[in-house]
Amino acid sequence: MPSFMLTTNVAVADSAKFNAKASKLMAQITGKPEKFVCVSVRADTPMSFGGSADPCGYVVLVNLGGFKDNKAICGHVFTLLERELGLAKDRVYVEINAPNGADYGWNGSTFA
Ligand SMILES: O=C1C=C2C[C@@H](C(=O)O)NC2=CC1=O
Repeated sequence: MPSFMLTTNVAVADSAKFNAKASKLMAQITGKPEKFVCVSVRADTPMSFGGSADPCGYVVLVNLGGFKDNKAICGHVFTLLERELGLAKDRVYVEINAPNGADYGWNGSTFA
């Protein structure tokens, strides 16, 4: 269940292309098959950051078992958001979550 959830106040011109890139990145950074990856994007959402409605975003990354190198993973995510959506690195928060299997549901049950 590697998951990438972005909320942003900018429009995503080609959401299929962006979602594909985010999905591949999640598979790469977790080492899990892309078939497990879930990507969701809420674009054009009224948001502010630092009291300003300039372009900004909030990303939640989730992976059962956690992530190996949070700093490196944040680097990849910030680069993706800057390149694809023009979001400045200082206008985005990235929240990293590593739930226990018992706290995460899939396929009619939980992972543990
Ligand atoms: O993220 C994960 C997703 C799955 C799916 C399931 C399976 O075996 O099909 N097991 C998983 C473990 C994961 O860590």
